[in-house]
Amino acid sequence: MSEHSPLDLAEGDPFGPHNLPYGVFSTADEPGRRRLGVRIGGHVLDAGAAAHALGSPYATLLAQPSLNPLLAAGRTAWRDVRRALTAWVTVPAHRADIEPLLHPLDAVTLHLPYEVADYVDFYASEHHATNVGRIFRPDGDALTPNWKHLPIGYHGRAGTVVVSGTDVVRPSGQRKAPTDPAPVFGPSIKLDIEAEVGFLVGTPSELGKPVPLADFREHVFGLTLLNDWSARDIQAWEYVPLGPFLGKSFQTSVSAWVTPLEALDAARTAPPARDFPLLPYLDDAAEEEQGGFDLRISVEINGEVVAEPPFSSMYWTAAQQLAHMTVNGASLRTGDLYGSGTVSGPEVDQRGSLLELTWNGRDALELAGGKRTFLEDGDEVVLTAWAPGPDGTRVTLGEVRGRIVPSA
Ligand SMILES: O=C(O)/C=C/C(=O)CC(=O)CC(=O)O
Ligand SMILES: [Ca+2]
Ligand SMILES: [Mg+2]
Repeated sequence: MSEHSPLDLAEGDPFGPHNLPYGVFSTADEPGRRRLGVRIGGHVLDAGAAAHALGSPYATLLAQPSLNPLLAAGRTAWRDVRRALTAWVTVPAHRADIEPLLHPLDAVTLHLPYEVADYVDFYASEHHATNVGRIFRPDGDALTPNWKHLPIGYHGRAGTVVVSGTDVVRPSGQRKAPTDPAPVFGPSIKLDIEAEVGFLVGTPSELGKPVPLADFREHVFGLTLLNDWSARDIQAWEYVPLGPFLGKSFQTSVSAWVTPLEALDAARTAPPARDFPLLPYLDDAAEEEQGGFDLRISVEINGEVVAEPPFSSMYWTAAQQLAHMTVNGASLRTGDLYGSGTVSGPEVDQRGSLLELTWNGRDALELAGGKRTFLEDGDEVVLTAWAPGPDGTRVTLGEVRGRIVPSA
């Protein structure tokens, strides 16, 4: 009998067989060979090699340098592959085949696991939208008249979505405070975070055919933590009247791990009660009963927790966002990624951006490393999250990490 196996996990390991997020890794001896992996405990299983060793019909789908072929394969394949993976890491008879294909996490490099097609970002937290409205538009109503009738969003820049661990170069741009006589150019002095959850589309849809609410699980493969880095000074000057542009397009960081929707069945929850009736394409009883996710996010700056935003407080659900995004006939592509919008809860320490936590720089945070209003060069931000899993377990999402480096 072998001594301690990496498959013998501690009771309650949040990366147990109930979780099994997907990623793409390479090893030091073959840095150019990217492989699909599945996280189990503190290890990554080489999914393609495991499928090959066990004669799985999914060997070709899994022996890939990216998650995209599996994303495109559709929901039946997603379910079958997950079942197979669960068996491979739990059935004792497979251990001899599987154990040599496990790589310790600290011995691999993780890559962006999918090719991002289109990137959209929503604005679904009532608390965030209310706070931002008060800060940016103090003379108007905090929420715009459309806010509770449709999930507001904008198209972002797919090519600048990067994997966790990638440094963030402080962006430069135009800014003009209301009191400045003219705009100035330079490195942003209000660099911020936005704690979000990203939803990853697998199955494409046809141009001209809206995706109904009930088809969410046919199209969305899984979710991932996302940090929508935002330069508030650039944003405040440029956004009228077309919305976010260069203040947000310089970089968006996502976790190296994609958690399949099936791992989060026990975390489904009802979104907040509706203040207005929804139009039929956004209204569905099942959605109102369990369209949300009970994900508890944590935001750390330089190792200190500065906020714990609750995803369960989001007004719009991911299925409503998908239905809205396609109701005009716009089609989905494999690899489309959409952000939930900044997650902020009702309490001050539940706000998912420094803009809100410091009220646009008015109230500095007192951190161990000194006061902070916005991010300074060298600061490192880490988003983590967990959700209730089956039978009292926890499902932890892969972290998203980024360090600010000086302007180029
Ligand atoms: O209200 C505005 O003018 C701007 C809002 C944002 O910065 C938010 C955004 O990116 C969407 C979100 O993350 O909720
Ligand atoms: Ca955002
Ligand atoms: Mg961004």
